[in-house]
Amino acid sequence: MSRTLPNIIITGTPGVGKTSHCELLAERTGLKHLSVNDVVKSKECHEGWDEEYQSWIVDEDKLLDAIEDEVKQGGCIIDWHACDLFPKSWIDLVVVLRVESSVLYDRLSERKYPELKLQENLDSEIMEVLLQEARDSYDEEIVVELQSNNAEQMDENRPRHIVNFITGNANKLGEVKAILEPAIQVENQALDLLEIQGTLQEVTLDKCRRAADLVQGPVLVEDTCLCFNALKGLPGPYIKWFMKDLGHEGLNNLLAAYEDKSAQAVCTFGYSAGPGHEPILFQGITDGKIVPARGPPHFGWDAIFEYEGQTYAEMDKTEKNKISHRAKALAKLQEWFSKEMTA
Ligand SMILES: O=c1nc[nH]c2c1ncn2[C@H]1C[C@H](O)[C@@H](COP(=O)(O)OP(=O)(O)OP(=O)(O)O)O1
Ligand SMILES: [Mg+2]
Repeated sequence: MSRTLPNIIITGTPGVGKTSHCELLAERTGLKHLSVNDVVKSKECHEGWDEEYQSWIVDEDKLLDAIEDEVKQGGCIIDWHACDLFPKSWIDLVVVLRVESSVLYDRLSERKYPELKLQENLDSEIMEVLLQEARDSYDEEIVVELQSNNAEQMDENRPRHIVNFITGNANKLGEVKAILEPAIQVENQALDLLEIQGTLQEVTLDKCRRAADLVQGPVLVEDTCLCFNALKGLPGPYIKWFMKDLGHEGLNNLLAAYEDKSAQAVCTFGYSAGPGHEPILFQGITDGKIVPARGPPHFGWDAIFEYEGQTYAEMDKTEKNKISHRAKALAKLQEWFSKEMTA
């Protein structure tokens, strides 16, 4: 039987944080946490209780029989302080958690480990016994060593998406990072992408395909439009050139003959999994109106786009990032990514 979901072993000396990592990973990925400890107890895969070590003497054959069907279906996160007993063909990734000995000493003392057991586990961690066992039993490409001394390191180890946001606009990049991180890590390549003429969708679709071909990998791109309702949506995707040539005042003058100053800020993100993968679009729209410039002129047309009494430029960054066209589009993107993660 071939599995469609991976099996992952989270291993390491007792006290390194296997169970916390497994629970976090299970929650974030939808894979199931298979606690070998629980199986040993509930299915009696042991030859009794060792008084000196205060632990079950595991019958490995019984244990493998007990979990075989479940593991062969895939999607298991195996939580156990040994890894060499599982057949190579069952396993796709082996994570060995590591801690410094002083941290391990404190954790095991707190668990009231008997002195002998505590000392043996400390030695085992110092001698990298589990890491060696993992490297001896599995191909080196699937063995990963992660540090697990504190909450920050645990957080570093969490599963997450990374996107490569292709943009030459530092302000955009700043906003995208502020909104997506730390849930999604944002990398950046500043490439100058040719932009075609067309509808908002067409511009982003083409930009996204082009970017994926250029970097030969997964990419995120974005195109921003500013659409004046009185002008039936213009300048739209051509706002950049209007901004450059006319400036804030010129853009206001465009609407001088019209009563209707309303405008839509439209942000369209395109994500492609790589060359040949059709981009997926995420669009966000914020309604506002065009006003004479107020606030710092640092980012494009922020100073002339008013939303509920304030221009984007007058708002705190965090405030803009709650209601902006970009934030709305990114909320859709995040929802899609979190579904992907658990699919
Ligand atoms: O939230 C915004 N607030 C104010 N102005 C903004 C905003 N977002 C984009 N803008 C400006 C930048 C550019 O003048 C035009 C969009 O053109 P657009 O092609 O999407 O941006 P770009 O060429 O600077 O960067 P990219 O390398 O991602 O194509 O509107
Ligand atoms: Mg551009």
